[in-house]
Amino acid sequence: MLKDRPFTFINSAMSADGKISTKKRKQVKISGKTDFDRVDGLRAGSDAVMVGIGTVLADDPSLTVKSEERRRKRVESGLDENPVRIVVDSQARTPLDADIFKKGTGKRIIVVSRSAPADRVEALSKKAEILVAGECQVDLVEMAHGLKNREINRLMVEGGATLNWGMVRSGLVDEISVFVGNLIIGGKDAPTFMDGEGILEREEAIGLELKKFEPMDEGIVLTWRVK
Ligand SMILES: NC(=O)C1=CN([C@@H]2O[C@H](COP(=O)(O)OP(=O)(O)OC[C@H]3O[C@@H](n4cnc5c(N)ncnc54)[C@H](O)[C@@H]3O)[C@@H](O)[C@H]2O)C=CC1
Ligand SMILES: Nc1nc(O)c(N)c(N[C@@H]2O[C@H](COP(=O)(O)O)[C@@H](O)[C@H]2O)n1
Repeated sequence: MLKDRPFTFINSAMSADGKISTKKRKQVKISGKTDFDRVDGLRAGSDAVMVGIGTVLADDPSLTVKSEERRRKRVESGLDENPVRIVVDSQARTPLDADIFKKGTGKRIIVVSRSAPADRVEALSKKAEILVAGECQVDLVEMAHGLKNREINRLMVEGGATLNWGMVRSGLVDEISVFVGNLIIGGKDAPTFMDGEGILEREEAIGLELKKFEPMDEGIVLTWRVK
């Protein structure tokens, strides 16, 4: 249930076999042109876009809005060109030269735990706001309250596999959209849409309600409401 936290949705792109990158965690182009544009629209319509540190270290995404027209419209509405860019990073490992710092304008937030090395937190605090939540690992519920207090009302989560799971398992996700592409990646060690601990029994599964299916490029976008 939506309480003192942002409306939160996950968007991802996966292969037909549910993988989101290769077994070496190498980024794979799964979406086609139309889907990348859809994703850009979702970013532009969000207050913040969030990824896990695993995604920053693997892909070094900028998480910027790519369309000049959409950036202009945001500015005309009194917003920054880009949504707030957030990294969930328990031990403050985000590189100081990461693309989220180098590219685009707008606010950044690094979410760390109380056990993050003080020197790393100090260095990152010169580039981003630091939000502290949790002891050894970021407490996602505490984080969500902290984001709501910062007027983040609509949060887009862009992976990766571990953060996606953590967010849904913590009951923090309202909607999921996933582009399923026309390829098979394979490999038991390749990240899937949701990794993390998983469940042992059917009763523990997270229930979904299918809201929309939309053929796109050479694949399909599925949109689910999290029950
Ligand atoms: N195809 C797609 O749409 C996307 C694919 N990816 C792929 O996903 C892979 C990265 O995924 P992962 O390695 O799983 O990393 P991740 O991006 O999910 O980050 C996971 C890390 O976040 C940190 N974290 C802190 N507190 C946490 C909490 N409470 N719950 C969960 N995580 C917490 C931990 O250090 C954890 O290892 C890369 O290979 C990347 O290419 C990433 C984004 C989108
Ligand atoms: N939506 C989507 N489709 C794909 O095919 C992808 N490979 C990804 N990957 C993720 O997109 C992010 C890149 O962002 P920037 O272009 O650098 O702003 C990053 O998180 C990738 O893992 N996404």
